[in-house]
Amino acid sequence: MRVVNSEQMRQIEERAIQDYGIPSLLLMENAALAVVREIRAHFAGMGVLDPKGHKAVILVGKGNNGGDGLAVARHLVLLGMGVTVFLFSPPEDFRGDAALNLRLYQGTGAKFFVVRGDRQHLTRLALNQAEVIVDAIYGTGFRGALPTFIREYVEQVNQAAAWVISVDIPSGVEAGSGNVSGTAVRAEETVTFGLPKLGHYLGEGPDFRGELVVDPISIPETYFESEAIANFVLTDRLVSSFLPRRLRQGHKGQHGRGILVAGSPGMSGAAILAGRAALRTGVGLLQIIAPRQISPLVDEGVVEATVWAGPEEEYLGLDSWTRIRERCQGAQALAVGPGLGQNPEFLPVLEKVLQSISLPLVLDADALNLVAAAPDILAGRQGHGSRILTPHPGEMARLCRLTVAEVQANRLELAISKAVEWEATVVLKGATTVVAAPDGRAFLNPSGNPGLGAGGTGDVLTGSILAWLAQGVDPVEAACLGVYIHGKAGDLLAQTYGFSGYTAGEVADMLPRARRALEESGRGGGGN
Ligand SMILES: NC(=O)C1=CN([C@@H]2O[C@H](COP(=O)(O)OP(=O)(O)OC[C@H]3O[C@@H](n4cnc5c(N)ncnc54)[C@H](O)[C@@H]3O)[C@@H](O)[C@H]2O)[C@@H](O)CC1
Ligand SMILES: [K+]
Repeated sequence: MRVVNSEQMRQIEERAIQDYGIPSLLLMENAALAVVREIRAHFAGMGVLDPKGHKAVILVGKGNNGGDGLAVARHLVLLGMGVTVFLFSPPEDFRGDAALNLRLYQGTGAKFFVVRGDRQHLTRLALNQAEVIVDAIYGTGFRGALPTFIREYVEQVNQAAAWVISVDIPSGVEAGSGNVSGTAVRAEETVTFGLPKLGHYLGEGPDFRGELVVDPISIPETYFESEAIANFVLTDRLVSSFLPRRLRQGHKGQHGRGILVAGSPGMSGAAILAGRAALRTGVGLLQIIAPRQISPLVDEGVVEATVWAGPEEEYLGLDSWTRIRERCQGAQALAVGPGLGQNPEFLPVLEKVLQSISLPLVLDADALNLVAAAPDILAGRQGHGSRILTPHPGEMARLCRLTVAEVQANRLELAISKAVEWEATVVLKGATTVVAAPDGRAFLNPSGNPGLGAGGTGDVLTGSILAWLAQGVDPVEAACLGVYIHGKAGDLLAQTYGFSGYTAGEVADMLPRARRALEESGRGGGGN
């Protein structure tokens, strides 16, 4: 599914209004009805089929987000609920569809209160009595920080016991970036319209939005398919379309041969985890090249793989080039980096790999740290295969000569610009991993949880991407498959363990189940 900023969403709405001829007031009504449906579903989930008499507070700003809120308020009044509306601007400031919805709301005979800084005790009482709070203060038109008196109010909302539902985006979250200055409404659920916004996935947005529901508000799907929108969010439907088909009579030679160059003393585990993940992702044959000292350990740790002891004792260096080149003959993909250590003598080998091996290549961990010392080697273009770089923010910072804070403040744009510059797929890891393609597209990954923030999970990801490449998947799609299924495996583990305490090895072992769930969801047409 595509994901947009405020301006892109506004253009889609404008086209729907102009070309399709749907009146903006109808879009607002549909938006409100989607929110009402979710509120009813929430009550139904608690066994309340008729919400009559139950209490709701609606927080209304003067823009169109507030207009949506007023339409919600009207419908809740018509359902017989006890509705209290707070306006954050005086009624005369409302314009257009929002002003019309204010009149329609007033037409029900229900009342509103204008919030001012000095009457907080009244609003606090209502907030404490509410079962549902509808947040329609700001939507996609919001930038910067909440005004002080609204911020104080929002802090009370966040302390109230009520179930909070945000209209389009939690007030205080910027739709284009997910930035939150100070605070924002913390919602249990957000109903967004048309397409999801970047701020639902980036920055602090995911911490505030709760569950995200996307409603098309009756805009036809073709309006969402604009080629000009190059950012996507990974969904079951999209990612399952990237899965390679397996022939019933397929044999190991047809399921790809992957080469993994990894490990050093004290870090044999990185090679083992990446190897295990490659096997759990279905690679037909796996060969691991590791330094001599640890190769018996790796051999034992990944019994299904063939392990080739590198010529060097502890850290792979210059002499390993011949072995790598040899092994790459007849292989379909190569991954270099997990637990490799940073022997400067390996840098010329990396350079040769980049210049003269034409297999799809994953560079991770210490391979990236070595490249960071000489980023120019990424520029050499002759005869290379497609490349995937999988930096975490620290590695990205070193590669780009930035601070980690600078990387984190600008994850999406940075990943895209570097993917274009390096002509490589960049997988910038973190909460909401970004997969950026050399053609400028980007894919945001919503799967996964904080439990994945533990040693070894990056090695698992590298092994998994290697295996998808070896099975012939296009590099950008291989990166998306790797990232999405890796996150899903973490989510399956979180069902048992919560958000900590499961290990990278368990993530690797959970990969097939996560993939199978994806296949089933893809077949059922579920997800979107
Ligand atoms: N355009 C359309 O056709 C539709 C829009 N819809 C709703 O309209 C919303 C967008 O409406 P608007 O563009 O009116 O924007 P908002 O309703 O988000 O409000 C923007 C208002 O807040 C002000 N503002 C922005 N940042 C501020 C800050 N830091 N401090 C104080 N004031 C600030 C702006 O100057 C503007 O007056 C969407 O989020 C959605 O809820 C829906 O009704 C569906 C249809
Ligand atoms: K909102």
